[in-house]
Amino acid sequence: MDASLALSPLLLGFSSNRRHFGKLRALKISSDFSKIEVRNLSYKPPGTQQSILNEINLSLREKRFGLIFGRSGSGKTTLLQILAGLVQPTCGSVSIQKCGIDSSPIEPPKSLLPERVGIVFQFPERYFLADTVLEEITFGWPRQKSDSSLREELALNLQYAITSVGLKSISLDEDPRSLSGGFKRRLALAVQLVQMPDLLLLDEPLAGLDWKARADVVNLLKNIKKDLTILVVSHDLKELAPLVDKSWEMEMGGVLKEAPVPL
Ligand SMILES: Nc1ncnc2c1ncn2[C@@H]1O[C@H](COP(=O)(O)OP(=O)(O)OP(=O)(O)O)[C@@H](O)[C@H]1O
Repeated sequence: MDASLALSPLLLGFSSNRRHFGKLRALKISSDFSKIEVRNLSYKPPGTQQSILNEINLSLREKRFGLIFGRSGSGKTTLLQILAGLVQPTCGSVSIQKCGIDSSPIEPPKSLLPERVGIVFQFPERYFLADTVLEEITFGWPRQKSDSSLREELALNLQYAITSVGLKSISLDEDPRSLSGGFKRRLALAVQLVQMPDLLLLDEPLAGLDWKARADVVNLLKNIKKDLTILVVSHDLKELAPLVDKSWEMEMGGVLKEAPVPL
């Protein structure tokens, strides 16, 4: 089935227990911009003595590509989980701030809502749930009658998501598990793109892929970056470096410092 044919059944509804969706935004052209701001964020898991993250501060402008690198166990994935709203920080804030053309704030910062953040975990294909590509993309869509306008917006974004990740050449009836490694990653990205999140988080997006699929994913991230704000955690610095607008090193002990990508 092709994406345009898929639109009408989508409006009828699908099962909706994966996650909730907030109101979607259309792509906009404006001199105003938003930035994601993380302020003094710390995290100490319940029942432990030591903080994993310590006084993290970062700021990333809309439609920019941020990269966090650092040694294993330094706290990078934990930070992504907090930004996605999956883990509550011990203290600190994550907000979205609207700015004018001179970069000064034009309204008070708002909390970044978890439903406006997309996250693609490491090896996302391990979490595929549906039997077809189309069902995988639409799995968590709301199905209540009252959600019809939201569903309509999601359906309108579907074509964009499928085209952006280069899934147009495959059938939407295909079993996700039968796809190649690179196409599985594309599908995982499409699931998030369809929501047009304010922030897209990617944990090791190139891990486990062969050289061709890695190059393909880098190219499609370059494309997606034109529309979305992306924050990536990765050890694959050389391949991602050309996309990076801002980078930070997570030091052991969960201390984040802005730093150039070491090549
Ligand atoms: N809930 C928890 N309770 C106790 N320790 C935790 C908890 N969650 C994570 N940790 C520990 O915090 C540290 C940071 O883990 P995290 O997975 O965020 O690191 P990372 O930088 O992403 O590592 P990698 O690059 O290997 O993925 C690790 O030592 C981990 O064992």
